[in-house]
Amino acid sequence: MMNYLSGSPTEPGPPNEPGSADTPAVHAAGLTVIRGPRTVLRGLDFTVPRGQITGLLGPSGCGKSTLMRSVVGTQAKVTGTLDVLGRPAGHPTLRTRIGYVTQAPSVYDDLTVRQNLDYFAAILAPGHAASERRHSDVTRVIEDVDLTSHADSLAGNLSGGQRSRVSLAVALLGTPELLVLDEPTVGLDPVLRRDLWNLFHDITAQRGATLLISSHVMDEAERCHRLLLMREGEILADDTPDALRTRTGSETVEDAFLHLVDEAVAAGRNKETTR
Ligand SMILES: Nc1ncnc2c1ncn2[C@@H]1O[C@H](COP(=O)(O)OP(=O)(O)OP(=O)(O)O)[C@@H](O)[C@H]1O
Repeated sequence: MMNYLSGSPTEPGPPNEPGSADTPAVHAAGLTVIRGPRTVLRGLDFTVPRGQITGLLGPSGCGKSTLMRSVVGTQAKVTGTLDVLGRPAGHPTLRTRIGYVTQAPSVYDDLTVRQNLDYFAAILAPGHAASERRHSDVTRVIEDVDLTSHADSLAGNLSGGQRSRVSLAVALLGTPELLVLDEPTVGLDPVLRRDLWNLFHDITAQRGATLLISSHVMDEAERCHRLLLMREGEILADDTPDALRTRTGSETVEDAFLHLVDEAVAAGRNKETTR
């Protein structure tokens, strides 16, 4: 069903393009973001390694989407250091190297699935010469997200989960080096969730792409190579699921997260009482 094998392996960047395999996909130091009256991200330091799946987990409102928007360069009032694929976040050359899927599916409801993808493929690779490649890319990504049987349905007639998968297919079109996916499995049934996670692993294993995936469902943490656990605009842990469980003596990542929250709350209380 889902098949990412047909995507070409990631090639090293052009000679003058920084950020080949030796730099991390994302490097942040003192990353701070203000939204309205609130400091939403508070001086974060973290690294997202290349060629792996990093899960960004934490409760609703902790700042996951804001962090992702900062990485893809769409967030205002960002201070500190934030380098993505060896360039400052938001650099124009990153546009074709990053795929971003927001929580709100960005598809045209009055076009079919295939027409949506044809449209975005034409923006990425315009011109008659690229038409054959566009056609095979569109067919591949529709298959990747398991929408072949709905390829000729209007996007407006699809379910929420199906529309999300059209958005994901759009992001897969350009075979990006970094894929930033904001809660891609929300509202999907268990079978589709499993299939999508298998697809994510195929993308990293076969193309060496880096995935940064947010979720507030802790069981998805177990499927990631690394985790950034967030709470109230801060990073509680940046580690592998195994190391987190071992360090906290927990059976599951969810228990590890709760342990770290308790620790953070206790540390905050101690700070208050020693003032
Ligand atoms: N446009 C905005 N103006 C002011 N504050 C905002 C704005 N958008 C979000 N926030 C605040 O920033 C904080 C982080 O929001 P963000 O969307 O990054 O969280 P999240 O972890 O992605 O949440 P969810 O899992 O619910 O999507 C929240 O407290 C939210 O209220």
